[in-house]
Amino acid sequence: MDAGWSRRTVARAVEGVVKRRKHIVLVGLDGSGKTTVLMRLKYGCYVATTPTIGFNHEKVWGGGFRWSCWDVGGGDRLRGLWSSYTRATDGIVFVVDSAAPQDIMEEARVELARVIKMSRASSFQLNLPPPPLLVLANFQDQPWARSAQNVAASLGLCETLGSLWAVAPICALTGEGLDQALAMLRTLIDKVRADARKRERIGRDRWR
Ligand SMILES: Nc1nc2c(ncn2[C@@H]2O[C@H](COP(=O)(O)OP(=O)(O)OP(=O)(O)O)[C@@H](O)[C@H]2O)c(=O)[nH]1
Ligand SMILES: [Mg+2]
Repeated sequence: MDAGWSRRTVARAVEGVVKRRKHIVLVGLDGSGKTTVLMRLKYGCYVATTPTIGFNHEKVWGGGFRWSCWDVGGGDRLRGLWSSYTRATDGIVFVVDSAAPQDIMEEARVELARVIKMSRASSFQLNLPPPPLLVLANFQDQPWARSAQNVAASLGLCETLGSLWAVAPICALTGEGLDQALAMLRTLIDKVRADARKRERIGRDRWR
């Protein structure tokens, strides 16, 4: 086989893998702005929403990358469905109303802890690394909105979570911060993959 051709083929295959559309899931309490985020990514403008009964799915661009994006309703009767969407996903996006009262933040903290626990359990079963978590601290247009650091503290996020995570301040009404947030998520997804490959290599070398 011609060495030049084979290098080109390999390069194309690698490019295809790198450019592959990543699968992400938007979860979070009802009214936190998940569908508004999805619509803004899809249409580049504000679209009025109604509460999601079930889910929405769109292929979108954001932060310079392609995404296959699932938005699952956050009403309390729908939260049981979240785990079927977060199973084997590339990234979990938890959307929060940063301007919500403390009791709603506490409810979000409990639901997020459940999402992380279920996701870690299914990743373990599937022998996959746990997907990274991006928290979108939405409603930043509200004067009393919590900062990203404050949202992280309210949700109990800490270094020992066991999954890579980040919090990004956004406003889904205007789209401010969304591109930076998705670029950040892509960095986390790539890091999870790179770490997993490194662990695999170390494991293989140990058995040689
Ligand atoms: N002021 C403000 N309003 C927002 C923002 N994001 C969303 N909203 C509004 O919040 C309301 C709820 O938004 P949705 O996107 O429907 O919320 P959701 O998370 O999809 O809710 P469910 O489908 O019930 O889970 C809508 O009236 C949005 O216009 C924001 O950043 N700022
Ligand atoms: Mg919705």
